[in-house]
Amino acid sequence: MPMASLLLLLLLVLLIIPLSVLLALRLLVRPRTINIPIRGRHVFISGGSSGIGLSLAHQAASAGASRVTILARSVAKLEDARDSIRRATGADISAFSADVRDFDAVKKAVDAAGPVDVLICNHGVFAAQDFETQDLEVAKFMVDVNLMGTLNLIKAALPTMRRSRPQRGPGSIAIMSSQAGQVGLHGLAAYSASKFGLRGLGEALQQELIEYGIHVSLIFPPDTETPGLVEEKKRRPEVTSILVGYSSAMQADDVARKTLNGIKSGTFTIPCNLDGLMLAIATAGLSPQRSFLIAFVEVILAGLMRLVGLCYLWTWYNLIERWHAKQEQSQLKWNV
Ligand SMILES: NC(=O)C1=CN([C@@H]2O[C@H](COP(=O)(O)OP(=O)(O)OC[C@H]3O[C@@H](n4cnc5c(N)ncnc54)[C@H](OP(=O)(O)O)[C@@H]3O)[C@@H](O)[C@H]2O)C=CC1
Ligand SMILES: CCCCCCCCCCCCCCCC(=O)[C@@H](N)CO
Repeated sequence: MPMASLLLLLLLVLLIIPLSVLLALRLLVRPRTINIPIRGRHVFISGGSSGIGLSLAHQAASAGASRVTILARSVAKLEDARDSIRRATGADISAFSADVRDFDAVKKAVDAAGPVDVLICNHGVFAAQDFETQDLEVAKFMVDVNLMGTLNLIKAALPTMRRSRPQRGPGSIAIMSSQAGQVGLHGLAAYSASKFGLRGLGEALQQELIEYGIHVSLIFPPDTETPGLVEEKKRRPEVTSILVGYSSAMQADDVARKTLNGIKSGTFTIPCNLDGLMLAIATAGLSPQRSFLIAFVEVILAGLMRLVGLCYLWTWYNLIERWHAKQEQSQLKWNV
């Protein structure tokens, strides 16, 4: 066969295979794409008095949400947040003080706030320390707030969210995870446990709620400049900061923007930076993917991302080995 025909055949094969995969994915991806507006909707944000949650409340108000409700424990922080949002956007928001670990208090606040269209379970606490040293009460606190608190909030809001559909249009339950909810790192054991659980919750909930027009999103930020991070960094082990530093840190406003854009398109996995996109492809698993184009990228890059992940692990375990050796050396010097 002449070279020209061989090249043509090769070109056809190289074109036909990807195109046929693309077409198959166009038909295959479930659930289908959806548009969830923020304008004219009731957006309920837990942890909305600080950091990422406060940015979310500002942006939801600026986007024309008919109601923005924030929930947190500290009344003073809630009042400051409400004033800052009113000054910036003119929007009057509702604020409720409740601890997400207390289902009855959360239920009372959610019922008082009225039917929710977009629920953003953003609250969270984090303390980095190697698990053996970490006080078990601190570990339990993170699981109680980050995981159980999210179950409480969704349990409280879900009945009214479901009953008020479809007349109120598509609903969204967005859960603030972390890149530490996609990969476990030295010093983040209990925190990762509290965030990994949110993925199983989200995947199962999406299957249970799709028929009611309620769409689930999980957001996976890297280190984000917030008051919570300032506090965490005061005591975070050096090795944890080095590992976490492999994903570029972000501003709260940028994470909030990524979050709201992902919610509006019903995206299940919302990565926040390029490292997060690679992490999302490497950990895609059986999470829903509504975009056939992103599904195509996931299919094509799955193997490569696993290789990149193995390179990260090679680097991290060498780093951890060197870090322990350095610790032992400085301990020896100290003892001498
Ligand atoms: N900052 C970061 O580096 C990253 C953060 N995340 C996640 O983003 C979310 C927000 O974090 P960030 O903005 O940094 O945190 P902040 O500490 O700045 O804000 C946390 C918010 O949650 C509220 N909150 C904490 N505990 C409870 C509780 N028991 N009941 C009700 N509300 C509570 C706080 O209010 P109050 O204390 O008054 O209750 C506050 O409004 C968390 O889920 C966190 O895990 C994910 C990746 C990176
Ligand atoms: C396959 C390729 C992978 C590429 C990227 C891998 C980078 C992973 C870094 C993980 C960073 C974890 C940030 C946690 C932030 C957080 O939640 C804390 N502030 C709370 O302690």
